[in-house]
Amino acid sequence: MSAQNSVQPVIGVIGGSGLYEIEGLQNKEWRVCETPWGTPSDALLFGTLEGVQCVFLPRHGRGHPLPPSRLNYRANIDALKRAGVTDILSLSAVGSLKEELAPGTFVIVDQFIDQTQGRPRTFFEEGCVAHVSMAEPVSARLGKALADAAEEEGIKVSRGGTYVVIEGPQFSTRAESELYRSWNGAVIGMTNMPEARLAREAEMNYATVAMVTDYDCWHDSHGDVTVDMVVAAMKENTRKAAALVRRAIPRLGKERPLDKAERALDNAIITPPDARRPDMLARLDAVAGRVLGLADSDWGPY
Ligand SMILES: CSC[C@H]1O[C@H](OP(=O)(O)O)[C@H](O)[C@@H]1O
Ligand SMILES: Nc1ncnc2[nH]cnc12
Repeated sequence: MSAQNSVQPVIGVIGGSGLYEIEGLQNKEWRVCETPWGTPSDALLFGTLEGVQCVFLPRHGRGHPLPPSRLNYRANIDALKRAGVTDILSLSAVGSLKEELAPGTFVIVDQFIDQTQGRPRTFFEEGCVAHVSMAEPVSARLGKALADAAEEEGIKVSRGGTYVVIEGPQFSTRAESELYRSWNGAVIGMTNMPEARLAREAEMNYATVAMVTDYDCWHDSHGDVTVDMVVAAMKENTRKAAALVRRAIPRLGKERPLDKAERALDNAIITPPDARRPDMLARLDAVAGRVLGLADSDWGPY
């Protein structure tokens, strides 16, 4: 494999509700970082797992001080990119929109319906406009590795399913929950968009393990979702997620050919070079350094 067409993966893990640290990491070090887009949710935890470089970020910060609408998704993704991450494993608590997806099931999501409002959702603003494909928002390779690892751990897993992303922080009304069910949504949560969009713009592979904690509010014989319900379910889900991640990461850490998502910006930027704003290009140094010819600049691991 030539150096240009292959990559030595660095695995990023974004931990959601109930997941504020990753177990089993060696050579651990929390490092505070800043980005041109602001401050990420927390410091990044660097470490290795069976020799594979990993970077962990607690999505809501340790102690869960940050609500879904106030997360700086751009800073989070930029920080992971700057840290050298190639593949993002997103771990999320979700409600179930289908009878067969009972609490405790892990859904390896393959599509999203984005119902969020007003969250900054792109790195490419005035001065450098880009349009990337979101047709396949999730890496099939990562998804398969996660699903295989889950099955080997004896976790009930569903391969594929659509995650409906609501703005929150309130849970849905019953009418909304029924609407999302009629759209064939599998699970519901508040965080994976614009996270997945931004990962694509930053040319990183992305996959989600959606851990079912409740039946939202549509099910006749299950109570309407509460935080207590989610926290109680996440106690057990956290143990299973840690085992899954420990099994999947060593397999994902081997040198491999570049994926399509890692070339997402080829042919995506429509603003010609002479019309691009220098201040915008400066902010894009990590995210788009490869296509902007900035890859040799001084950005890199913290
Ligand atoms: C505490 S329940 C609602 C909260 O949990 C999920 O977050 P995450 O995806 O980070 O696990 C959901 O999206 C809400 O943000
Ligand atoms: N029912 C639900 N709706 C939105 N986010 C959730 N996170 C966990 N359960 C959820």
